[in-house]
Amino acid sequence: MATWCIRGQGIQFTWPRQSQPTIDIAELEIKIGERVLLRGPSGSGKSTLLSLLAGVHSVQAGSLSILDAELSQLSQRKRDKFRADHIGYIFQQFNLLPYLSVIQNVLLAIDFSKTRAKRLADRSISAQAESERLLTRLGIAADLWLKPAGNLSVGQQQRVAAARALIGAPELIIADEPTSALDTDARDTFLNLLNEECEQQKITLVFVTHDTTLSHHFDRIIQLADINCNSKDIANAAVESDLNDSAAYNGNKEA
Ligand SMILES: Nc1ncnc2c1ncn2[C@@H]1O[C@H](COP(=O)(O)OP(=O)(O)OP(=O)(O)O)[C@@H](O)[C@H]1O
Repeated sequence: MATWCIRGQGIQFTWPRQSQPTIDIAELEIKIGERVLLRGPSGSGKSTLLSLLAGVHSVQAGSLSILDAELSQLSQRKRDKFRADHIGYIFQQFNLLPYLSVIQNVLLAIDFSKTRAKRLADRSISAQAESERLLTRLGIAADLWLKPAGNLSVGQQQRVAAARALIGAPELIIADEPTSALDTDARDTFLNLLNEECEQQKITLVFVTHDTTLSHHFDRIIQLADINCNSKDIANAAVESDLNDSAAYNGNKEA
């Protein structure tokens, strides 16, 4: 049986009009079922790396395989299908369709993937029942299920996005700052539930947050600067550019 959920070697990715790669990682290995916290300063490339892991963008050099599928060898259409079948992605901006109901948003993940629908059918669970179970577990009360998702608070929408990511037990969950709108207690509850679901279904979790109080929820912390050759330079450049902007701003104010 395969041990690795994610295996990358010599991964490089450069955004257009950048002089150096945003991502330049010699080796990245994450085991099946491992729960990993990815950390690094603003601008160091965390979201970019997640977009490569999710197959939203493709590596420009090196190899990156998820569950033994080499993503760089798949067309964009096949990467999209692979993501729908095997990856639950919780974005910073959660990407719910605001005019669809809460429950319809969760069911979308099943509508887009026969593989995820089959996983539920194999366990004789209806998609509707599983949506309701996950929403309840994540603290979204039944009186909200038929409301348009856009009517919910940001913190509630983040939890709906988590239910959508989890339904049909994809092998990998990728989460980019999914708790930013939750208070400290709600973050811990959210992480406990996410971890329980991941453990029961043997889901691998790669999670980005700036919140240092959440570290104990994870098996391993990866500091992006430790593995990404350019992280430090990029983050420093971002800070310097902020300082220059603010110096220019103060200069203008004083002029
Ligand atoms: N869509 C894009 N087009 C061009 N360059 C981009 C794009 N997205 C990110 N970058 C570049 O990549 C660098 C890393 O950005 P990224 O969003 O991956 O960092 P991050 O570590 O996730 O930051 P944060 O913690 O602030 O979300 C940025 O400094 C930016 O220059």
